[in-house]
Amino acid sequence: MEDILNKRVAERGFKDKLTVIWKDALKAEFPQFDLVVANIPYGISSPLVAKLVYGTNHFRSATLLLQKEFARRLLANPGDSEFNRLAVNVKLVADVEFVMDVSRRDFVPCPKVDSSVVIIRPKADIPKVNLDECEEDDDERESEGEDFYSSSCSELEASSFKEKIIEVLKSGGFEDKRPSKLSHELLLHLLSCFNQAGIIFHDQTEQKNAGNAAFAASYNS
Ligand SMILES: C[S@@+](CC[C@H](N)C(=O)[O-])C[C@H]1O[C@@H](n2cnc3c(N)ncnc32)[C@H](O)[C@@H]1O
Repeated sequence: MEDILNKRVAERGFKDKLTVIWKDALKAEFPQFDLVVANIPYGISSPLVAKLVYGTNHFRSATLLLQKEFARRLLANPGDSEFNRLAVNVKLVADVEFVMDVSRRDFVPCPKVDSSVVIIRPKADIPKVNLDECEEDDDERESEGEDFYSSSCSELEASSFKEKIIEVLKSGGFEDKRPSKLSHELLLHLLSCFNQAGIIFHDQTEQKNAGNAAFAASYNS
């Protein structure tokens, strides 16, 4: 791949303009960049998109070929069956535009899944929230959540935290609302209600590693 790329660029007289960085895209520190055009491995879609949109680079756009189902989740709106935390977190800081579907039959050899091209453009105005509270990999949290919750707090602490959560939901008028149907504005309002009640959704991993008593969120009573 690298050889072919170098050859093509050299043939067109742009050899001096290309630098190939041969590193794990999830671990490498990206240099300053303006545009991303990538056919990424679908297995790292979630952490890579999170790295792009929550990273420090102020890029213009990322045109990505993604697994079709993943692209649908990024494009989903409140109330859609695909709408989930990933869509909320990405759309909070970026606009996602659908470009086209690409059939699995367009590849040789034919993969098991269909694909879609989307363009992700970071928003100029980011809501004034602590973004650490939004940035978290879906799969990581889903797989860790249960163990973490049960291993790091007593039943009494868990029950008092649950009561606090219910109190915040009731006072904000969110008791009967389903998260998957909430707009960004309402989700941000809910986040600010939690924050005002002293519930901050961050540092989960650090607290876990430090062995502190903590919940899915930290709560200062
Ligand atoms: C879907 S293929 C695309 C290949 C090529 N860009 C193209 O369009 O034909 C994804 C490529 O990413 C590479 N890859 C897998 N995991 C990676 C990672 N963590 N960081 C960077 N590249 C990775 C794979 O080896 C594979 O070559």
